[in-house]
Formats: sequence, C-alpha cells, structure tokens
Amino acid sequence: MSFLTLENVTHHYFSKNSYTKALDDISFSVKEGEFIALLGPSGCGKSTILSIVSGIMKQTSGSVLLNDNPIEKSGIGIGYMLQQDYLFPWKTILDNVLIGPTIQDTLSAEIREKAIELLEEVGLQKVAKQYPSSLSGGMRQRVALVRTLITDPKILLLDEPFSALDYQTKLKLEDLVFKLLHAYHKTAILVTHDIGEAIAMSDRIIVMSANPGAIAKSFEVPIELRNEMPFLVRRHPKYQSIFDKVWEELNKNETTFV
Ligand SMILES: Nc1ncnc2c1ncn2[C@@H]1O[C@H](COP(=O)(O)OP(=O)(O)OP(=O)(O)O)[C@@H](O)[C@H]1O
Repeated sequence: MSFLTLENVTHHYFSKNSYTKALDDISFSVKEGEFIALLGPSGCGKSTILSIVSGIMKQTSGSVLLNDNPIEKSGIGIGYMLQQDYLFPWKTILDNVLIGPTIQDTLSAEIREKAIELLEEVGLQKVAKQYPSSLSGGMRQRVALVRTLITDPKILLLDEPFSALDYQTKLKLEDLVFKLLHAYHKTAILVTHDIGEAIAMSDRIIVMSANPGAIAKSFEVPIELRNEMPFLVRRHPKYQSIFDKVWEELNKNETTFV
C-alpha cells in the first residue's frame, strides 16, 4: 500500500520577471519503510520535490498525499538531511542534537537519554560535550543524522547528504544511514548524483529528465542487492547490470550529465 503519493505535481518558479517550469506532472508513490532515490541532471527538480514533500514549499498544482489525505493535514514528522550540516557552532554536540525538541518544547529526560543512545549508535558518545569545530566533516554529518532522528520523523528527506564528504567517509556513512534507517523502519527519499549510491542504498530509483523536470523511468533495485549493506552492494554480481541500465537512461535524457 502506498504511504506517500505525489499526484500530478507541477511547480513553477517566478523570480525577477523570469518563469521556470521546474516540475511537470510528477506522479509517484512510496511505500511505508521504502527507500527511494531520485537521480537526474542538475536542475531537473529533485530538490524542489523534497521541498514540496517537506511542506517548505507549496506545489503550483497537484497533490501530495499521506495515506490518501493531504500531507499538510497529517501532522506527520518529516526529517531533512542536507549536504551541509548546519550545526550551531556555539552549542555542544548534545545540545545541537536536542535542538528540535528544545524548539518544539518537548525536551524530556527520556529524549535526552535517547539522544545519548543515538550518539552511541553512531560512535559519537565521547564527543557529546564538545563543540562542532572540533569534529571532522563525517562526524558532523553523523551529528546531523542523530539530530534528524531524535524527533522520530516518519519520512526522511536526504538531499545529497554525503556529497561534501571524502569518498571513504561517504561509503562509511552510507552504511551507517542505511543501517539506522532500516533499524527504525523509516521511509526515505534520497536525492543524489551518484548512481552507485542510489543503487547501494535504495529499493527503487526514479530517474528524472530536465526542462521541465519530469520522471523518465523508474527502476526496481533487485531484491538481492536490497538485502545487502551498501558497501557490499557495489561488488554484488547484479550491481553492474542495473548500473548500466540507469546510466543509459540518464544519458538518453541529458547529454551533459556528468
Ligand atoms: N528559488 C528559485 N527560484 C527560481 N527558480 C528556481 C528556484 N529554485 C530552483 N529553481 C529552478 O528550478 C529548477 C529545478 O531546481 P532544483 O534545485 O529543484 O533542481 P535539482 O535537480 O535539485 O538540481 P541540482 O541537482 O543541481 O541540485 C532549476 O531550473 C532551478 O534553476
């Protein structure tokens, strides 16, 4: 059964007298607990989709539904993880993690305990009292992940969360995010330019084309790959074949894709 559904979503931007049709008739569904990836050339509207699902932006037309009802009426928690971690430099790691509950005025001893548990799960318990400036990029993204999970969002929107990291750290974080999101049964949409990352982490890949942003094709990741940790997916015998199909689709729609 579909959990999150986008139905005929269109979006136009108007700025400084210019008009951009960013999304044209986007329809897709995501099941509860499913992990999907959006891949496509720069400017095809991937981030616009996440902004609309998160409620930061309202689509020009069409609907975003959660269990068949408008998502804005659902009161569902949605978490966002971005390329930049946006940690507050003057707050400790633990206080950064607790920023959501603090703002929402829901901070409790239980949430504080949960934050410490989650920091332990990502290997950061020892730095809980330190400040972001003393942490590496990968550690900071792990803090951002915990900060996202602490509010127990039902849907996680991941907008190129590993793209600013070195390759080794990125591979390790892919495994960690995959492990935690599966352990906590989260539904996730990942925006990435990395085909390997999309295959390694998701159940399904939606390839988009640009001008205007539209869905070109959707690929189911073979079940054997979905059951593996991301790092191991890249060496699975079935990996190359799906990589080639996605690559072909991307190049069919955008000759300048790099
Ligand atoms: N605030 C805005 N005002 C005007 N146009 C915008 C705005 N935000 C995005 N656009 C335009 O809408 C289109 C889709 O942008 P979007 O950022 O969603 O694409 P994207 O696929 O996420 O790109 P990238 O992969 O480069 O991050 C682009 O043509 C972009 O220039």
